[in-house]
Amino acid sequence: MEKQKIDTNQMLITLKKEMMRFMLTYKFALEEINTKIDILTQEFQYFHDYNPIEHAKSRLKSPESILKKVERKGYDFTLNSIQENIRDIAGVRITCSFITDIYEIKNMLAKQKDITIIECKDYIKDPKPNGYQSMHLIVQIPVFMSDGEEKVFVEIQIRTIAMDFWASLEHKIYYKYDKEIPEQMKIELSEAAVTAAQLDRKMESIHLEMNKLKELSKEEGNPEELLIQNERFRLPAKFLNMKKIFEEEGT
Ligand SMILES: Nc1nc2c(ncn2[C@@H]2O[C@H](COP(=O)(O)OP(=O)(O)OP(=O)(O)O)[C@@H](O)[C@H]2O)c(=O)[nH]1
Ligand SMILES: Nc1ncnc2c1ncn2[C@@H]1O[C@H](COP(=O)(O)OP(=O)(O)OP(=O)(O)O)[C@@H](O)[C@H]1O
Repeated sequence: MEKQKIDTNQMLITLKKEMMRFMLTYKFALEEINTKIDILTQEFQYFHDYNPIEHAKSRLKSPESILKKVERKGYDFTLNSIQENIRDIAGVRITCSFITDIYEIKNMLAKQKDITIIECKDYIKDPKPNGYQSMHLIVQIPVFMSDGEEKVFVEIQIRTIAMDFWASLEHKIYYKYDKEIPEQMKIELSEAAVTAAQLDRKMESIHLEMNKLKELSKEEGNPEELLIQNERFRLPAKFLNMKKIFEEEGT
């Protein structure tokens, strides 16, 4: 009887250690990816006049959420099966200003030697039926533990501020209505997604014009003067230098 109790205790200690090690690998993988994002952000801040990364948020999936997903998807309740099938235990969400930033960030990550892109879902080119847009990457990254190397999956979601705004609200509504959104609200959400996509395209075109203007100003002189003189740049000029335009127009 006493021996059986010791065996059970031993088993529980081993199980606890395995679970700890399992979750720690994801924590470390997340830290590695966060460091990479932080390096890119700082590098852009110091050496470029524009930073494509607005902000990044990471999360470790909770054990409850992992187990719910395993049950929902009908996977085996073993660590091996969870490791292979649940690929978003470590997740990062990167928010940027423009759609082109999303592809640029994806390319910058793909170029890093220790990152392997396992899967790429482009919900910007092909939005979900409800209107959801984002770029989803499942990457694999090596984590070096004292007893060897582990290849760990991390989910990276990259989206614009407008896409993030839409997704956050949709997520709240989804849970508020217990995953059964009323039909009329679904239609409105889908229309809002189209509006958000239009806003993204509009902001992108303004951004492009601004870049062209910057190039022109390098060749032709004072950027502020160019803004005011050139009709093509009237809109960005208004954003950049309202005061001057008001003065010019005598308002
Ligand atoms: N708000 C919102 N978030 C979404 C939606 N679709 C996907 N996501 C987010 O993206 C994650 C993964 O989505 P997908 O890459 O499409 O994966 P999936 O195969 O549909 O779902 P899983 O297998 O459950 O991860 C989800 O866990 C959410 O965080 C959506 O319609 N609305
Ligand atoms: N890759 C990610 N990066 C950052 N946050 C995320 C990521 N994926 C989900 N989240 C957020 O983490 C929180 C907890 O999500 P949780 O892991 O429970 O479910 P989920 O990943 O959204 O859905 P599912 O379990 O169906 O895959 C939610 O607010 C969700 O929006």
